[in-house]
Amino acid sequence: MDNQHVIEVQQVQKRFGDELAVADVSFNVQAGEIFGLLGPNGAGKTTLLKMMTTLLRQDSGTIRLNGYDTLTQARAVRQQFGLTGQTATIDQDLSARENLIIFGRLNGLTRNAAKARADELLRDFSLEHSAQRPLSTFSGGMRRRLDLAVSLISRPKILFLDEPTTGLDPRTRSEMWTAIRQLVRQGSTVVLTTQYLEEADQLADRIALLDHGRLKALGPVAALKQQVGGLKLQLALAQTQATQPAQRIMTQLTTQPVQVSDRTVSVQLAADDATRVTAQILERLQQAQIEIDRFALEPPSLDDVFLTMTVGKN
Ligand SMILES: Nc1ncnc2c1ncn2[C@@H]1O[C@H](COP(=O)(O)OP(=O)(O)OP(=O)(O)O)[C@@H](O)[C@H]1O
Repeated sequence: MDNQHVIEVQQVQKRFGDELAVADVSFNVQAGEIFGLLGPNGAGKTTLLKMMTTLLRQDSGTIRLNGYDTLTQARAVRQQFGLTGQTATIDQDLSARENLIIFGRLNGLTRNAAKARADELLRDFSLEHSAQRPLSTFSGGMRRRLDLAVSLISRPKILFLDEPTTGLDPRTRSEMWTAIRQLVRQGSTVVLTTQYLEEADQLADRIALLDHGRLKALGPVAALKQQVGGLKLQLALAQTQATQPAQRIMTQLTTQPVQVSDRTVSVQLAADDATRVTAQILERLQQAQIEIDRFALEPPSLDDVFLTMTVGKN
């Protein structure tokens, strides 16, 4: 095994009846990175995650975690990772601390070691003030932080996070991001599935983009954006009634479709031509006395990557 690769996925395939859920997927995850698994609904993310965590067996191909094979060394593989998902299997009537202690005991810690680990985790996840409250009184965000804490009891080096922030409000989501970044600073490697492109953009060092079971793109977020290429010109107009004449002018000067949303008119421009075309557009809009409130010329977003590279289920 290459020491830098804590996870190796090689030509993995999984079929359900006639449906190829994961088709010939290969990638490596490096030590200490946050790796994002992205794709539209039904792309194969969960299936892949289940195979990586020994919950499902692939039809062909190999997956190794820290060098251990998921098919032939499943027990050893299970000792390498923690897994947290959208649904927790924790006792509602017990306190956060009691829950953590129970999970510590289940993970083979002595009573004292389990208590010490519980207190440590409660502190790390800013839950010490709620430690004695029953879980039934916890907010969604507190539950999610506790789930994450539970998955870290045995100090796994690899952590799988399956949609860790689904359903959380923006503030709690950003608290989770901070907690995840902290884990990586402490030496964990994180594999993350998410529906939120912004989350992947914020957190992931590299991304695997799946669609219909196939790997459509793999690499650092910035490189994928570059692959889509071009720059997006966005103009927020002062008046709504100006959007149609602005759209007409922009359509005459560009090759890509001009999009209108509310008072904003936008169009994708070729990178090497963007400045010249933007200057032309601004000049023509000024001649037509169309007033502009705000203006931006930006590289593609991860949304643009996602929409360009995937089709989704239809
Ligand atoms: N146990 C199963 N039996 C039959 N088909 C399945 C099974 N599990 C998944 N599939 C199919 O495999 C494909 C991939 O599903 P998977 O759940 O891995 O996608 P996903 O990317 O996780 O989607 P989502 O974002 O909706 O969770 C889908 O077409 C799904 O219907």
